[in-house]
Amino acid sequence: MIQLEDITHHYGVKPVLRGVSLRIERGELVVILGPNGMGKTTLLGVMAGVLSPQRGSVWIHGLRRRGSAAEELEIRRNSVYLPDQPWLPAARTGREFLLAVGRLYELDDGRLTAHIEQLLDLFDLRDQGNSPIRTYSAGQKKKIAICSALVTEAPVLFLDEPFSGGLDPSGLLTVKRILQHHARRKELTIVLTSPVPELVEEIATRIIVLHQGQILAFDTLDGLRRMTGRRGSLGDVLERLIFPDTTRKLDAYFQEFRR
Ligand SMILES: Nc1ncnc2c1ncn2[C@@H]1O[C@H](COP(=O)(O)OP(=O)(O)OP(=O)(O)O)[C@@H](O)[C@H]1O
Repeated sequence: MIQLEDITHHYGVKPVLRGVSLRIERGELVVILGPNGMGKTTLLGVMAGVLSPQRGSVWIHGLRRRGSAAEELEIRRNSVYLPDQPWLPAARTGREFLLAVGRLYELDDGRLTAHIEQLLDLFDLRDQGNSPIRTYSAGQKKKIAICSALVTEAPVLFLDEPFSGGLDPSGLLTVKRILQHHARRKELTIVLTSPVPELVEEIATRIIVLHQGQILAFDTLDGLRRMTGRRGSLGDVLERLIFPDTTRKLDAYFQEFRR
């Protein structure tokens, strides 16, 4: 279980999260949605322990983030954080990188090597696997980064925009299916961010909608439909919740610049 209590985070004097409390159960796949700049990455970073909030506390499976050195180490052993654009070792090959990450998580070498081959195959990186990462395309870099999170077998995943960064349709589908598989079997607890509802509505067990530093809603898609009175896609529901002005602004634009 992941629990946030009264989290407030500022950059300088600018408040980004204001008194956020929430609870994510084991085995959930929760998506943080919201417009650009609303604090999705910040909220994920606080959960993942890469940002220290000015107020409040974060608990992961009963351990308090930064509660003590031992608690923090235990949390780190059992979770992985993948930033949107992670640092990658440019001079190392994909295989070397995945092996190094897996060893950090103290996985058995035989199991690790077999898993690496499966992941490289799934993401069409088998041929590329022995080349230095600096030779990879943007989409291939995104894929190897996602493989590096999956190879850890950590029970808690924090993924910032795993569907961005030029993934091709096969890559998008692979990431979706892998995450969905884990969510269905309730093996992993996954929290991810995305600005694009269409990509995540199929896989999210619950959705956090952030707006102006606070949680506007945290529910299943059906729950959000009930809340807004809309029956359509997550995109329709979100339009009602956080983009009510978009249609009006578009109408005004077309009215003004009609040809
Ligand atoms: N290091 C920083 N210093 C100052 N302000 C920051 C910093 N990082 C983020 N911000 C500000 O905090 C707010 C929230 O940023 P954040 O990256 O969490 O939003 P987001 O919802 O993930 O956005 P996007 O969808 O564009 O990735 C933004 O207004 C941003 O300008």
